[in-house]
Amino acid sequence: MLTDDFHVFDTTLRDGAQREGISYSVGDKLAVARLLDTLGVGFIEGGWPGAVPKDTEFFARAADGELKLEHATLVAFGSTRKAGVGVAVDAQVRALLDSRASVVTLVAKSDVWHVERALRTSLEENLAMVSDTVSFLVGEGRRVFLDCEHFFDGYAHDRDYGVRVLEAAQEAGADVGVLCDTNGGMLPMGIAEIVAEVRSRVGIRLGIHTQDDTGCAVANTLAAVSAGVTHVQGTANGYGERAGNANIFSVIGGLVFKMGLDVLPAGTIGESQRVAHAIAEIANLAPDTHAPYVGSSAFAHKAGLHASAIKMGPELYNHMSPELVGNSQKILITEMAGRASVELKSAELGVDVTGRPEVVSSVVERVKEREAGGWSYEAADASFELLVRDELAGGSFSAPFELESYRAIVDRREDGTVVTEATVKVHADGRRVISTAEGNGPVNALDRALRQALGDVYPRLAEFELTDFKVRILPGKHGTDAVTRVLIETADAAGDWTTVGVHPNIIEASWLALADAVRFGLLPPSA
Ligand SMILES: CC(=O)SCCNC(=O)CCNC(=O)[C@H](O)C(C)(C)COP(=O)(O)OP(=O)(O)OC[C@H]1O[C@@H](n2cnc3c(N)ncnc32)[C@H](O)[C@@H]1OP(=O)(O)O
Ligand SMILES: CC(=O)C(=O)O
Repeated sequence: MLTDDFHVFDTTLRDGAQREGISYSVGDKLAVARLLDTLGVGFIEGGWPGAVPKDTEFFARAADGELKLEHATLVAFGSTRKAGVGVAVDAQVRALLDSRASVVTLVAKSDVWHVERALRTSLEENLAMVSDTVSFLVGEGRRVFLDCEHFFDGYAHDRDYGVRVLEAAQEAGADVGVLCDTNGGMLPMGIAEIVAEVRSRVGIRLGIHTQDDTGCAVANTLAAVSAGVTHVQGTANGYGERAGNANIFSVIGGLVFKMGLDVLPAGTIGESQRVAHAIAEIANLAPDTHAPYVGSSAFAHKAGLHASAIKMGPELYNHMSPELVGNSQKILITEMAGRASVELKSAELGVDVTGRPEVVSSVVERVKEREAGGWSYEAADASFELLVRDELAGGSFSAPFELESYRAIVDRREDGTVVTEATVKVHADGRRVISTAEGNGPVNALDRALRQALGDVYPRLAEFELTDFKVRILPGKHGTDAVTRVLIETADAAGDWTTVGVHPNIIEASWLALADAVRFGLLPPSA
C-alpha cells in the first residue's frame, strides 16, 4: 500500500515549529523539508504563508526551485476565511493561493464552544466559512485537507456539530477531514470509539492529529488508524506546541513494524535515525537519547540477564531489529553486567575473548569492584577495551609509555595572574624523557607535557584533540572521602573515544583518564 492509499503527513515545519525554543531560519526549513523527503513522507506542511513572514518566503523559495522533493508534496497551512468576510477578498486565503502550494490544509473550528466563545460567530456562519473556503480553493485547483480543531472535545459538547463540519467540507470538495485532539487531553480508548462512530456517519476520508499532553499522542494516532483513519499527522521527534505532537518516527514505526502497513516508499524507513538526529541538530536541540526507535539508547542493554539472553538471539530482548530504522544495538558495561555482557561488548569492540572464560570472569569482577569505587565504564568504551586487553595479556598488555612521575604546579602571583606548569617523566621506546609545559590549568599543562614528551616517538599524537572533559564529584561512602570521576573524550580524523579516571585527587583522576586516552589512541590498528 502506498501513495494515496495512506497519507503520512508531516507538520514539523508548522506545528513542530510552535514548540517553545525552536526558531528556524528559512534555510533551516528548506533543509528540514529535504530531510523529511528522504524519509519518504507523503506530505510536508511547510508553515502558514501570509501569517508568518518566514513561511511566506519559504514557500516562495520552494516554488522558485530551491526545494526539489522526490517523494513528498508541499502543503500550505491556513485558516478558513474570517467571519463576515468574503472569501475572495480574505487576505489569509489569498496568501494560500500565492504560496503556489498544490495542497492546502485549512484549520476550522469544529467545537461549538470555540465557534461561540473564540470565533464569536454563529454555528451556521462557521459552516459557511468552511464551505466557502474549501470550494474557493478547490475551484482554484487546490487539493484541500480540513483540520477540524478541537474535534474530540467538541464531540463531548455537541456530537452532531463536528459531523456537520465534516459534511460541509466534503460537499465543498475537501479530500480529508482531520480529527484534531488540539488540547491533547484524549486517551486511546476514547479516540478509537469516536473515530469509529464518526466513520459510520460520514463519507469523507478521515485523518488524525494528536497532541501529547497526556503522553498518548502516538498511541492515540495508532488507535485512530486501527479505527479506520488513513491519514496521520506527526512531527519529527514529537516537536510541537506545549508537550508536543505525535512523534512521526514512532508513528511510522508503529504503522510499519507493528501494524504491517506499508506506508513509506521502499527503503526509506532505514533513514529514520539519521533524519531524526539531523533535524534535532537544525532545531538546535539535543537528540532525545531515549526516544523509541531512533534514540541512541533505544536498543541499549545494561542488565546482565538481558545480555545473556541476547547472546542466544538478539530478538529475545529487542522488539525489532534496530538496523531497520538505521539504529544499532548497544551493550552497556556497568556494575549490572555479567559474563555475557562482557562477551557481547568485547565482540562489539572487536576484541576476541572466545575460549577465555577466566578472562571474562575476571573482567566482570574488576568492573564490579571498580564501579563500587566510583568508576563508570558505561560511557567509557575505550577504557573498558583497555581493561579487557590488559586481562587478556595477563596484566602485561603493552603500553606505549611508562610513567615515572608527574608534577603539576599552580602559581597564583601577587598581580593576580595564574600560571600553571606540569612536568612529566616517562619512558618510551627505550628512552627516559622529561618534559615541562604550561597550560591554562593543571590538566591542560599535563596533557601538553605528555604530548611533548611522546611527540617524537608517536607523531600521531599531534592529531589527537581533547574534545570534552567532564568532572563529577562522588560523595564518599561509610566514612570514606569523596572521589572524583573524570571522563575525557578525545578525537582524531578517524573518530572519537572516551576514557575514565577515578581518584580522590582530581589531578590524578584526570591523569588516569588522559593516560588511557593516549594509550587507546595509539593502539595499533590490528590490536
Ligand atoms: C491548533 C493550531 O495550532 S492552529 C495553528 C495556530 N498557529 C498560529 O497561530 C501561528 C500563526 N499565527 C499568526 O501569525 C497570527 O495569529 C495570525 C496572523 C494568524 C492572526 O493574527 P491577528 O490577525 O493579529 O489575530 P489574532 O491572532 O489575535 O486572532 C486570530 C483571529 O483569527 C480568528 N480565527 C481563529 N481561528 C479561525 C478559523 N479557524 N477560521 C477563521 N478565523 C479564525 C480569531 O477569531 C481571531 O479573529 P479576530 O482578529 O477577528 O478576533
Ligand atoms: C490543527 C492543529 O494543529 C490542532 O488542532 O492541534
